[in-house]
Amino acid sequence: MTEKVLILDFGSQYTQLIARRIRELNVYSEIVPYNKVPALDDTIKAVILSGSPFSVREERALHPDLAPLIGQRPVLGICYGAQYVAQHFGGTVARSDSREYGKAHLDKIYRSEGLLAGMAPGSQVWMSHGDTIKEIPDQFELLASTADVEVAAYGSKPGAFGAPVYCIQFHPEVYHSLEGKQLLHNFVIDIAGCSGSWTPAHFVEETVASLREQVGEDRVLLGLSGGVDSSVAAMLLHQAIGDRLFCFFIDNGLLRHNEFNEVLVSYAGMGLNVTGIDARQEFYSALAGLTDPEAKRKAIGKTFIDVFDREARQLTNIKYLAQGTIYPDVIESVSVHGPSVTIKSHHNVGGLPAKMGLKIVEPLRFLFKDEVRRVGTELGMPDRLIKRHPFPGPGLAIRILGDITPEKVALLQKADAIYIDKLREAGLYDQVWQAGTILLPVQSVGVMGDERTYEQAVALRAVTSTDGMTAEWSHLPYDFLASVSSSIINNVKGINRVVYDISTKPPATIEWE
Ligand SMILES: Nc1ncnc2c1ncn2[C@@H]1O[C@H](COP(=O)(O)OP(=O)(O)OP(=O)(O)O)[C@@H](O)[C@H]1O
Ligand SMILES: O=c1[nH]c(=O)c2[nH+]cn([C@@H]3O[C@H](COP(=O)(O)O)[C@@H](O)[C@H]3O)c2[nH]1
Ligand SMILES: NC(=O)CC[C@H](N)C(=O)O
Ligand SMILES: [Mg+2]
Repeated sequence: MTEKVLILDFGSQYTQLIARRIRELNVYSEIVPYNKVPALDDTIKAVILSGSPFSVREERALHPDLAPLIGQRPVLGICYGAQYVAQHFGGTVARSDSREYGKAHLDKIYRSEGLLAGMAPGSQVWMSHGDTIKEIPDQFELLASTADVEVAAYGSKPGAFGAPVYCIQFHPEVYHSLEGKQLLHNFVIDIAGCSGSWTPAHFVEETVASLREQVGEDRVLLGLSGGVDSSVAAMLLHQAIGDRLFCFFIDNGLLRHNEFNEVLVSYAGMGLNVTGIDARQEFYSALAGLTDPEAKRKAIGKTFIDVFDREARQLTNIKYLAQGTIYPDVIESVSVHGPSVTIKSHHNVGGLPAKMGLKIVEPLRFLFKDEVRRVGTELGMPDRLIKRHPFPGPGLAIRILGDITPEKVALLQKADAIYIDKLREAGLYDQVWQAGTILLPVQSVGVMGDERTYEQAVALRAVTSTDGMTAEWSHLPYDFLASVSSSIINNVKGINRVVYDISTKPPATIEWE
């Protein structure tokens, strides 16, 4: 079994970042809500207490019992975690005179061994707190101070508990803590004794073995979207159970230009058993006349389930439905804050298992997107597939504002293909996180060859992001935009105007619907 570091989540906006940083050290880490700590087994090598929007001084603050953890495994408290440990053992935490947010330096380091090994005085760290630790408990000693915060780091005195407890006021997980990675390495590798052997190859080996065990001799069905997640999930299952994996790729008539054929060919090249299903008319009928974004999404979700269900009934003995669920989806649904409000209802084929009595298998449920991509590379999948921009399940339907017709889809496909091809040619495709073209329900006047035109407008969108939760518009070169614009207007009859979307998320979203 894989060794791991457990992260108790107290609701910090950085909790996921802690997990990612530790995984960068090739050590698997898992986030659990602060009040759902599993019993410690041999795989758990260390425990981290995250930061929190709460103050330990509030009555409604989160106060789990630390007794089962302290001394049993090395513990690292970060910010709220550090304040909570101080309070728990009888130290004092008070409101600080000024909220401290941003850069600071560890001017004094009292022990350059253990947690702070290899870090010289002056090391830049990043702070984000309103409370401060005034007195540390008796069993502990001071490890480092900044100009403003005396207790920047403290730890248990040697031998005070079985395993050591370290606490830091700053955030080692953010990039602005320049030696944060060194500190986490000290904690996870040197202090907790993790081996750092969790690599993509290791993940593949372990996951394939556990899929074999989970699925046994049964058959599995999987919906392929052409996206990274479902494709990597398919490859893992294929390695595990070979021909007992059955894949569907549905042409919903809302894919990009030529996408259905291109993707089918690349799947065949990877040895997958894929059935392509032409359901274009069914989707167009379901969408006919609908203009409301949520109504369109619901109609698409329902049609997906209907098509999937009907096709699946042609197969016998299917026991499992595989899904490309990834870690952020899982964290969201178990988070301390509870599921967040629905801005847009993301579709998936999740309604199926109940309808068909299928069990779920989710080989990627503990990976972040970039980790999924690395696993894909490890599996030998083509770069073109792995580096594809995310593309929403409802496809072009949410990039055509207003009602959907096959003619509008064809128009948008042409403009979009020009944009994406040009991004690739210019070497910009991989620098952008996601790009796409939006067909606007707007007609405007133009002049072409001395003739008046009255045609549609498209918007180009390109964003940089790490997870799609927040995004900035990409600063694509003007010359590049100019060439895309003239190419679209000259080559796509029906479009006489191109605009560029310069909105960030929030307050805008990446898609327009
Ligand atoms: N055209 C399609 N044909 C068959 N299944 C699909 C199709 N589109 C989506 N699905 C299924 O629905 C799931 C959700 O699709 P969606 O595109 O919303 O997911 P995603 O999180 O972007 O993942 P991916 O990287 O696989 O696209 C996919 O993982 C896939 O199993
Ligand atoms: O699988 C999906 N099903 C959906 O219904 C859906 N809606 C938006 N997206 C994608 O999610 C990311 C964030 O998009 P928004 O900023 O528009 O919410 C972007 O990457 C969007 O493309 C979807 N993906
Ligand atoms: N980032 C944090 O964990 C902050 C902890 C606590 N809410 C404070 O303001 O001090
Ligand atoms: Mg997708």
